[in-house]
Amino acid sequence: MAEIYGQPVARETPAVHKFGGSSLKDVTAISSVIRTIRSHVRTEDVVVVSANGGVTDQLIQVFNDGTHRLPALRESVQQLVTTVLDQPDALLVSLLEDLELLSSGLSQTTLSVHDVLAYGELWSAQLLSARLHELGIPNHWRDARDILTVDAQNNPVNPAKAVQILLDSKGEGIQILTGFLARNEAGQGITLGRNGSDYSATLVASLLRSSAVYLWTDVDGVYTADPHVIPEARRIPTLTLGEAQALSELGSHVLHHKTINPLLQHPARIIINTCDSDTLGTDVVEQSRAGEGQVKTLAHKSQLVQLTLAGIHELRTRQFQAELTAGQINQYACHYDKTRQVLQLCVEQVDFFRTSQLIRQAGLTLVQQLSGVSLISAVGHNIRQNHRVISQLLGRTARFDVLNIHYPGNDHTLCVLLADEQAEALLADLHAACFDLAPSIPIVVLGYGNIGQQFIRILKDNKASIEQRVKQSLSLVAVANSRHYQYAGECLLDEVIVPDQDNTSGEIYQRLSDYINKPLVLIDLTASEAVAARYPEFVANGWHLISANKLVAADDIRASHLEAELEKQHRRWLTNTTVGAALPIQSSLRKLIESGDQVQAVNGVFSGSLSWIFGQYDGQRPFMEWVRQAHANAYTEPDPRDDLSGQDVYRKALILARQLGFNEARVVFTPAIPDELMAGTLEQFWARSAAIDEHVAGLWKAANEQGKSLCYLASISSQEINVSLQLIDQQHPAAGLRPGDNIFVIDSAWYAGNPLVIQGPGAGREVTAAGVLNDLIEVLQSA
Ligand SMILES: Nc1ncnc2c1ncn2[C@@H]1O[C@H](COP(=O)(O)OP(=O)(O)O)[C@@H](O)[C@H]1O
Ligand SMILES: N[C@@H](CC(=O)OP(=O)(O)O)C(=O)O
Repeated sequence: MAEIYGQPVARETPAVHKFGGSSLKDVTAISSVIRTIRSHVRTEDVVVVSANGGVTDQLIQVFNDGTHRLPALRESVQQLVTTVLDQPDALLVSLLEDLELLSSGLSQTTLSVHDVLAYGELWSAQLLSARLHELGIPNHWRDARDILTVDAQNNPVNPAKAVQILLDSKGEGIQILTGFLARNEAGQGITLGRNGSDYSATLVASLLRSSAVYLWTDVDGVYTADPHVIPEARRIPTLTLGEAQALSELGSHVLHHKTINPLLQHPARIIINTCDSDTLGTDVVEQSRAGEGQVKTLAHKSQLVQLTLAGIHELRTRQFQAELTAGQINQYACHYDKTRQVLQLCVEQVDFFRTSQLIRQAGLTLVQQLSGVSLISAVGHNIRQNHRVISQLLGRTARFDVLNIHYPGNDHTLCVLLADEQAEALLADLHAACFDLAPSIPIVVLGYGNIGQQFIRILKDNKASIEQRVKQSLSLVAVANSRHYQYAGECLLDEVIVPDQDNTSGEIYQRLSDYINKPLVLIDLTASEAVAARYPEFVANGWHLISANKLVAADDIRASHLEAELEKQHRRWLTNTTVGAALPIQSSLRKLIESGDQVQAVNGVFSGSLSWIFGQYDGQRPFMEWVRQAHANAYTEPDPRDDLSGQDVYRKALILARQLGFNEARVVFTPAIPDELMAGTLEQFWARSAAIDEHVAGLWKAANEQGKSLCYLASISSQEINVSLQLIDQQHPAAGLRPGDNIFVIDSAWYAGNPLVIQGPGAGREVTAAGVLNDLIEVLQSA
């Protein structure tokens, strides 16, 4: 059993779910919250609630303007209670008592602003709790001021006690906790700053060492900008903790100012979503390589006041900022100029009055105040290290009257300060520059094995940079293997990919019938004849093809028919990974031919597995032990005879010969191991190991006596395609090859006597997937 502050907890710790004011604003929203609680919240979890939408604002008006504002507040809360509850009477009675207390407390000025605002969360928690009871869902609500005490920096005081209280109530159903509320060290009730319930949620999560915090709100995730301001904004599937923290520090509503801080020590996933969503929302993860150096989102904060304080020492600066934090006053774009002893910072207009009081109390000199200021910020992992992105962003600001460019102390943010009136125009302009990409033509991946999964991982991890490169947003609509498929009209790269729809009768093709006569890129990462047989149909549908599957590319008749149809349809067929994985063989040959060179011959080692086996074999350890090792390490096909037969090399040789127009060449093809030694079942083949060892040892001995070594070579010229095991001397370019590598030696008119050599790993899922990506980029750029 794990422990937190000496308290035993189950290994799977409670999750925290926070429902914001917007999710609790009316009866419809509350019904969605209840559905979400039923589907996502476990009994041991904690639910943190904000005040029902709009109630905190009304309470602020009551506090500022006086009790004549109370009837309107009573009216709206009563109406909510009566529409939500089947039996509202008990709650209505206690609501009226609270309003009485509020009224008399305000008249006698015995209530602080915190005491007044607290009613919002207290009513909201009681309302949700009562409704859940009506529906038979065990729960109990609690006032967070009885649990959470924080210091002036909002850090928890006596966390062990808080945990004890939280864990002691386990077993009494779901705990519903008022967000936004806590107590200070003097025991007074306080509120945690506007929108502070996000912070309550992460604070509780860090105390309970939760592994997940769900922030349920009115948007299904963090978008590339506030979607209510920029309608074109798109949801971002993942943010790193660093990006989320940078965003929250900018005062974005979607992640409150202090939200991330508690999780820096005890990281937990944060999932931002809306109730009843059919997307996965945004997942804040500790780390991710996705989109490194690219702008992920733009934050926008308006109605700020920029303050300039002069003659202030560095230490005094820190004290003053701590005083602002203790007063729940958020600060933005803070900059201290040591040499001039000037502090510049922005606060929200609503906090200006209290800030100027603190400035006066501290005896500081305010030399300038500028109101109506907006802060527009670009956020993305390490964008500040990407000079191209930074200069692009700065370039876009040239048309605007920028007050300041601000570089916060993290590498993930760049901020621009300018007048409120210009802010939305700059935001829209930056958004267009960073994210306005038309969707690519739909992409379909057939084959979800080793290479398919790796290919999709690369697409996911590098989505932002690929999109910037092709100037389109990637639109992967379907993934399938022979048994299952997954399809989405939207891009699957933003979702978890789990093909689970039945595809045993090729249902995916039915699904894709909507795309007939529309452009689409179909990527065949199978080795399947069933897929190859459909190539003519794919092309007739007007689709581009990318094949790692060699079956059609190596068959001159099928390939020629296909090419004729491709030409008619103006579609592309790229097969670069059928030979040498990501090594640029076919593209180099194409470029040589296109630029007028005459390629006379291509020789070399075209098989990674045979290169590895013959490269390791030294005449000492039996040959079949190397075969077994290669097989165990997945360097060979599941049946190693598919490699040893030389079929794979032969197909690659045919593909290159076709490309070079060597159609009349005679063919000499000898398997690496004679057919008779490989006949029968796989077991019979393994059982014949001794005979195979003896055969290869004999060849090796003969080679060794001549100072040569064994190498399974392919040579292609206009006269002959030769694929066979050969003896090569030490001068041969393949002699020093690293086991596993491929080598392609290209003789041409321009490279006569000093051939062009392309060498490197020619197999493996990483390089093959990277090669497929190259093909995809080429198709997308030309489509
Ligand atoms: N980048 C962004 N992505 C999504 N929403 C954003 C973004 N920036 C600002 N917002 C705003 O945040 C709002 C959600 O925050 P808020 O209203 O405080 O919700 P809650 O009441 O649930 O706490 C959204 O309605 C949206 O207008
Ligand atoms: N009710 C408080 C606290 C809060 O977090 O609200 P919300 O989750 O609706 O942003 C406010 O309005 O400031």
